[in-house]
Amino acid sequence: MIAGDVYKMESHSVSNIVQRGGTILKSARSKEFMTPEGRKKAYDNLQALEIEGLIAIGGNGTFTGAMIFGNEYGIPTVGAPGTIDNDLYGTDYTIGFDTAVNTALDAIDRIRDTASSHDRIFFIEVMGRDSGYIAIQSGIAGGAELVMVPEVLTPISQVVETLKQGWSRSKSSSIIIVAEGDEEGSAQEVADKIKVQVDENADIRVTTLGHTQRGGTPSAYDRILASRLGLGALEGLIAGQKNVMAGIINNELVYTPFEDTIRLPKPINEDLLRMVKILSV
Ligand SMILES: Nc1ncnc2c1ncn2[C@@H]1O[C@H](COP(=O)(O)OP(=O)(O)O)[C@@H](O)[C@H]1O
Ligand SMILES: O=P(O)(O)OC[C@H]1O[C@](O)(COP(=O)(O)O)[C@@H](O)[C@@H]1O
Repeated sequence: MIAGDVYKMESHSVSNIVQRGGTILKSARSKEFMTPEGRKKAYDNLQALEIEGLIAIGGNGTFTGAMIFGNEYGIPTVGAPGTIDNDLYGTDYTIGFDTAVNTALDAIDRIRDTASSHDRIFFIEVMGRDSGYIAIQSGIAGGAELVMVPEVLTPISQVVETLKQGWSRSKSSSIIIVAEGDEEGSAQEVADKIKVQVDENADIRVTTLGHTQRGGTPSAYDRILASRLGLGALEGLIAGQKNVMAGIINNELVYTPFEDTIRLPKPINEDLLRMVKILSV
């Protein structure tokens, strides 16, 4: 919008992309949109092109920007939740999350082969800037011994305790999932803190999955979710919705005001963390 890099799209413009990751639109984070001058440029371009409505795809930041822009210039915007972090109030799942979880899971499964063959402890860092959703889901599905998430403090003493309990039951390998935003630090930092507290013969390794989780062929679930939410956002806009995000809750399409999606937390299900502990015994 700021660069005026706009072209008309028809149905065929999206043919043969359903199986691709990333974005053909090349829309991305923009520092300039955070300034009134940047948003003015965007508005002027939209005016010149007679564009009367917007669909914003992204997370909390995107919807904050969209809300500010809507308040300043009155252009109606409907959001579609696109973030691998799944940390948006107003939808059970966000576009990209399921693919990211499955990518992380595939990596965890592969790492498990080394962990169990060579009796090692692996700390695996998954993405989640402020959110433990990828960690908890990939951790449960990957049979992790412990999952560390930003929403709930897991003290280092608890990690040590979990490892020691495993050894007392003759468990020779362990997998601990650390969400990027965990309070105890990165997986490397957590591993460094653990090393000095456990048996010096413990063979500890760290893997950071990084941007592997942020691309690749989308899962069937994500393709269907993106199709439903894209259509939901478009039909909402045409029907006169504005400053809301299309989401799916209990399999129903719902619209939630941007204000709520931004302000309200989407708490992690702590019962799932409890389940990890039970299942890892
Ligand atoms: N306070 C704000 N005012 C205007 N634009 C914003 C604001 N916060 C975020 N944005 C816009 O949204 C973009 C995406 O925000 P970011 O937090 O990085 O990602 P996400 O949408 O995934 O949460 C930013 O690069 C910026 O262009
Ligand atoms: O690619 P960058 O800018 O390093 O961002 C990585 C960050 O983006 C996230 O993957 C979320 O990104 P999206 O909201 O765009 O899916 C975080 O989990 C991670 O911290």
